[in-house]
Amino acid sequence: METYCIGGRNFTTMAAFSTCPTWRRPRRKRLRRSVKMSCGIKSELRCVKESIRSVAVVEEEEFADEEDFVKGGGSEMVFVQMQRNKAMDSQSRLSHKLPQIPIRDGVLDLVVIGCGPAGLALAAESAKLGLRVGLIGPDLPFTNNYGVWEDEFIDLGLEGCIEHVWRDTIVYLDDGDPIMIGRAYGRVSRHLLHEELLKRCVESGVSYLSSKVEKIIEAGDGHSLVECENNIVIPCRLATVASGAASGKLLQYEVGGPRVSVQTAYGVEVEVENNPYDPSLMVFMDYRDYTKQKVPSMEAEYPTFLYVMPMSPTRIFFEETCLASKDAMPFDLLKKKLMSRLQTMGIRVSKTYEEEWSYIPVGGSLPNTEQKNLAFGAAASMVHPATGYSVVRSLSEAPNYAAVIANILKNGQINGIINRGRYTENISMQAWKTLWPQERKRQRAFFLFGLALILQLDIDGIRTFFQTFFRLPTWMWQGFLGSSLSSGDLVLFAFYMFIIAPHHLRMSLVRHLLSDPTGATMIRTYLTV
Ligand SMILES: CC(C)=CCC/C(C)=C/C=C/C(C)=C/C=C/C(C)=C/C=C/C=C(C)/C=C/C=C(C)/C=C/C=C(\C)CCC=C(C)C
Repeated sequence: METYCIGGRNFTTMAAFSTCPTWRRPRRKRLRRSVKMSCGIKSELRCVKESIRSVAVVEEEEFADEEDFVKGGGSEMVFVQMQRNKAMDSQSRLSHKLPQIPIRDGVLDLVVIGCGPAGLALAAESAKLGLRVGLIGPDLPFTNNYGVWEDEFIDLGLEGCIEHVWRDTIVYLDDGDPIMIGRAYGRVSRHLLHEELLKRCVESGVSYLSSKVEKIIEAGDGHSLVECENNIVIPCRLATVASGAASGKLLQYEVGGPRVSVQTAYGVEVEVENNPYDPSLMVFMDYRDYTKQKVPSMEAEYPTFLYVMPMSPTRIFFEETCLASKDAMPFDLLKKKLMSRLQTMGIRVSKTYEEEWSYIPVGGSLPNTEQKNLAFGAAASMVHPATGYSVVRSLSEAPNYAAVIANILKNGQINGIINRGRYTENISMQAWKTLWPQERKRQRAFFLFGLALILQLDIDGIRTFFQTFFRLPTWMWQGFLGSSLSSGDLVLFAFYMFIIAPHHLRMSLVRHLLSDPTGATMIRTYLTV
């Protein structure tokens, strides 16, 4: 069976399509309509629309909402990923392993909306602390093969979910010597990760409802009512939205934040002849010029790199990736670029195993931290703006976030404040502050400033930029990618980069700081206590 998926790289799959001919027409039509609804971001979605034409078949209705697919609330987030030929059979159904949320049987402590890694991890950690937790979302398999630094996954106790490890990682920027990163990289098995997180949910007693959430409303008694399709209403003391970046309908985002940019990628796992890459090395970025033509073309507008995971000497996963662009790079262009790159390199594809298209919003606004409903994962803007990575951050922050939620609920703050009739404080504030303390906001302001800088660079600028970036002390660039540098460290990082950068990059850094609005925002955020 062929399966296509559209959903979030950052943990929430929103729709699945299979080769059941009966559903072909209606769903396809609905998809097209949903794309049309995003009038404000039409051009960004042209490429998605094109790809949707190639989606042959549809099985179920799984979108939280059609509009969610194309546009998410205040931050205008769009989140699409499509997969082809991916085997999903080895993943358990949530509904087969988890007990159903008891309907009309009291109030749950916490409802987690979204069944990607972030949602499952948070639900399991919260239930482990004794909360009555319900998980709601479509019962779909994970579709992404996440790439992670091995040490980060070992720290999470999830090394058993890594299916392939490369002892070292390499970066090619130009025809000069490549940069050896000196860090092992792993490919996470989507199946093993799904099974592990599901097992944690089973062991901690999470209950589950396979449904889509329409809205969350406040009941007068301080509880929230999670309204699902078919008029099912689940009362809870707190609701957390973890359904990916397109969760805008269920959440409010800060108004006037930075515009969302996009990371796009087209990937294939293939059997090849003439593989030039060393199978013991993971290629994090290959920015080498494969055409050597200086003819202006549309491709030149989008500096892209090749991300390569050699699974064996002949079975390789190639992904042509546009790190960030203001408008999405059309998927057909990405595909064309990948195919022509492989051809120029003399790589002959003899068999295609899997194909994926990914569209990841980066940057954008933070959630409004005054709201009672909480968020987690991509819905809470936890995607690293300058890299598009987020799975490690979500998985590592889940235990602490769960502990704060448990504290709020166990201290009875919600009911306490409301019962005494003085609803003066946002009871979720403590949880929001855990996720987005001022220190994190400063770091994010720096990343957004970095993202804006990358967006301005052409291919030569990008090469010089990363040449400098990877010459920083290891703890600095690793910390930058892993979001573990404090805001103070980031200032040091910026100065260090400035010192080792060639003259013209130094000038651009200073110019960017003085003239780009993200520079002023960053300085303001740094000065806010
Ligand atoms: C899985 C799926 C679904 C998909 C996939 C896709 C892909 C493949 C992806 C990939 C990705 C990647 C590889 C990424 C990477 C990234 C990176 C490396 C990044 C980095 C970045 C960096 C940055 C941003 C940096 C920044 C810097 C800065 C900002 C600096 C500054 C400085 C200054 C301002 C100076 C000043 C001084 C005076 C004034 C004296």
